Amino acid sequence: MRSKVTGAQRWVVKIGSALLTADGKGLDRAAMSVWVDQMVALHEAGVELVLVSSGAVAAGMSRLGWTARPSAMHELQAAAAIGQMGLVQAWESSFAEHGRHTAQILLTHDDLSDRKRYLNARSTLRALVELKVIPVINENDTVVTDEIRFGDNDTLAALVANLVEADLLVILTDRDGMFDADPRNNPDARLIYEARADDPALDAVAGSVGGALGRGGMQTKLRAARLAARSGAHTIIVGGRIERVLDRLKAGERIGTLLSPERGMLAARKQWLAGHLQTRGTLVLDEGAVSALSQGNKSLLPVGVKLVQGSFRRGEMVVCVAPDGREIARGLANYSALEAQKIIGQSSEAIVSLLGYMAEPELVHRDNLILV
Ligand SMILES: Nc1ncnc2c1ncn2[C@@H]1O[C@H](COP(=O)(O)OP(=O)(O)O)[C@@H](O)[C@H]1O
Ligand SMILES: N[C@@H](CCC(=O)OP(=O)(O)O)C(=O)O
Repeated sequence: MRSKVTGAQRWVVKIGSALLTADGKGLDRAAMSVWVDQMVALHEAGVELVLVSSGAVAAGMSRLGWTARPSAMHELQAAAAIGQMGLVQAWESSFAEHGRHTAQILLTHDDLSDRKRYLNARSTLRALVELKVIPVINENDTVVTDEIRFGDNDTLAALVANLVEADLLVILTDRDGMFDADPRNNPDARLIYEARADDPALDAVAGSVGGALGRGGMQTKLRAARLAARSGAHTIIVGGRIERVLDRLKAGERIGTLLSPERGMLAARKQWLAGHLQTRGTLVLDEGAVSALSQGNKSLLPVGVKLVQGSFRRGEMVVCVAPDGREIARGLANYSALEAQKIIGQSSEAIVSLLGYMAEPELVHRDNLILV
C-alpha cells in the first residue's frame, strides 16, 4: 500500500505524445475517454486535478497526413497549432460527457521564470482548481524558440507541480514504468518499483532518449521527478495503457515507479521558496512577534507588525525584521502592502471590519515562513 499516493490531495497528471496518439495514428479518443472516466472518479473522490497533455504536434502531423516529425521549427509550430485544436476539443468533449468543464492553458518557460507571470499562472490555476474545472496544459509551441522551450512536457509538468504545490505528479507513458535498462533493447530489463528521486544510480538507467513521437524518454522523466521533489511532490511513472491505471494508483496498488522526495513536503517547500522568490517588501515586527517567530515557531499576526515598507501583493515574499533592522524571517504575505497597512497593530478579529473581508487571520502563515 502506497500511503503517499492514496493520501495525495492534488495530482498533476501528464500524458505523453506516444500514448495519446496511438503511436502516430491521430488522437486515441477511446484511450482518452478511459482516462477521463478515471479522472472524473478521482475528482469525485475529492482529488484536485491538473492535466498536462502533450500530443499537439503528433495530432497536427496526423491531420496534415505527415508521417515523419518535421525538423524545421516553423513546421513543428504549424503542426502544433493545428493539433492543439483537436487536442483540446477531444478533452473538452470527453470531460463534458461527465458534466465537467476544462480550461486551456498554454505556457512557456518565460511565463514561469517571470515573477509576475508566474503569480498570474498560479492564481489562475488555483482559481480553476477551486472551480472544479480541469486545466489542460501544454507548452505554447507557437511562440517558443529553441532556447526558451521546455521541449518535453515532463519538465513542464514538474514545474506545474511546483506551481500548484501538488502532492503527486503522475507521468503516464508507453512503458509500465522506469526499468533498470531501456526496455527497447533489453528484453530482460526489470521494473523499478520504488526509489528516491535523487538516487544517482538512476541516471545510468534512464540514459536513452525518447521514442519517435515523444521527445524526452526516461531521462526527462527522471529530471521531472527531481524537480517535482523540490517542492515535496512524489512522482509516479507508469504505463498509461495499464487497465484502470489511475483508479489502481488511487487504491494504493504497487504499479509503476514511485520516486520519492528526500524531504517532507513542508521542508522541501520552504527550501524551494527560499531559493526562488524575490522579496518585495519589509515588515518591521515588535519584540513580541520576533520571539513568537524565532522561538515559538508561530505565524505572524498583524498585531505584531509595526511598519510596512515596499509594495507587494498577496502571495509575494516579504522580509520580516526586528525593530533594530535585524532580519528574522522571510515569508509569503497573505495580504498586499496596502491591505497590510490597514490591519497592522490590530487583532485578527478586526480584519473583517477594517478591510470588509478576511482572507486569513495571519499576515504570514508559519507554513510559508522561513526563519533566517
Ligand atoms: N530505463 C528505461 N525505462 C523505461 N523506458 C525507457 C528507459 N530508458 C529509455 N526508455 C524509453 O523512454 C520511452 C518513453 O519516453 P517518450 O518516448 O518520451 O514518451 P512520452 O511521450 O510518454 O513522454 C519508452 O518508450 C522507452 O523506450
Ligand atoms: N508541446 C508538445 C509536446 C512535446 C512532447 O513531445 O512531449 P512528450 O511527448 O511528453 O515527451 C506537443 O504537444 O506536441
